[in-house]
Amino acid sequence: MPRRQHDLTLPDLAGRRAVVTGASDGIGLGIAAALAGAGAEVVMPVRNRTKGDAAVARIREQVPGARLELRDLDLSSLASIAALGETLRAEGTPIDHLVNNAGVMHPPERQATADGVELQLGTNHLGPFALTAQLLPLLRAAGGRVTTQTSVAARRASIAWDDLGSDRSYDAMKAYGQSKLATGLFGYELQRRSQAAGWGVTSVVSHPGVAPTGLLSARPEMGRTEDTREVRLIRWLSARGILVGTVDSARLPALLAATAADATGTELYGPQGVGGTGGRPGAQEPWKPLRSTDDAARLWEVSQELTGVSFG
Ligand SMILES: NC(=O)c1ccc[n+]([C@@H]2O[C@H](COP(=O)([O-])OP(=O)(O)OC[C@H]3O[C@@H](n4cnc5c(N)ncnc54)[C@H](O)[C@@H]3O)[C@@H](O)[C@H]2O)c1
Repeated sequence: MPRRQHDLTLPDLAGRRAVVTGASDGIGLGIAAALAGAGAEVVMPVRNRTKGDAAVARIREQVPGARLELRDLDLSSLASIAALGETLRAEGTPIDHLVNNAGVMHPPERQATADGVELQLGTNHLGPFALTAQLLPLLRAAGGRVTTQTSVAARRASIAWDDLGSDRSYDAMKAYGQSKLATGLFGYELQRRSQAAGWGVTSVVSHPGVAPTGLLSARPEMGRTEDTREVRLIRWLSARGILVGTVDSARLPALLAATAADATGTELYGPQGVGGTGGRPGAQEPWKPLRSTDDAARLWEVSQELTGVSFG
């Protein structure tokens, strides 16, 4: 049976400025291309300029004349995040959309960020947390929207308050689930704090379902010499239109979250098929672990301590 194609018509984004992390690959590349196609100027902060240049060329093939800007960013380094924040604040252009999309998954052995934090917690949660704080004045100036990508892995995850950084014991899957739960909790807490303080910024949470990106592929820097069994299975299912999405469809929930006029910041955008792993994008009630306001408030304080940033 041919796969059912899902698509989205975005509003006209001419005159808007968007920042999309992880835009050199996978889902983020698709998000950046779609926002540029709708007329937005897209800032693409990347770790690797060669990959960034290739991504820009790919987007310009689809969107001739796309307004794209490469910047340097390593989300596993607070110094790199601060440097990007300082540069963009000095330039002063308001930011309408920040899409916190970049992420890493399952280094088989525990790895740490430049700041000594477990890599997945650091890159997937503390990095976007610090980046959002750095860009808050520009987001406030635009009345902008922050979209943060969580994962189906957050659905059954919990926060290990007594071993947040997996210092005592490391389980790659648990640490990933925790990091994606943390970033989702951050997205909802940001919405509550913005509303309470009158920042005028909307924070919306999305998840892409499951799609065969490079997240689980061979990556020497992640200690993986070959594609994992999971990514081979996801590729197989995706090619046959079974259960999971495609790299193309997986970008749609974040795009909907970033642009829907009726988004309130309390819902979870994701694919609405069986198990939430594929299907048409839409909004639903957040999974239970994402609804804990106690965990979200506690994590906010811990994240401020660990990153040294303040939302002012
Ligand atoms: N693919 C899936 O099935 C799936 C499922 C659930 C959630 N997600 C989430 O979707 C998001 C996008 O992932 P993807 O599937 O496109 O994976 P991907 O590996 O194709 O892309 C991840 C991107 O993040 C960037 N990145 C990683 N570490 C970084 C760092 N330290 N600094 C800056 N950029 C960094 C990478 O360079 C890459 O561009 C991630 O947050 C991931 O957790 C993906």
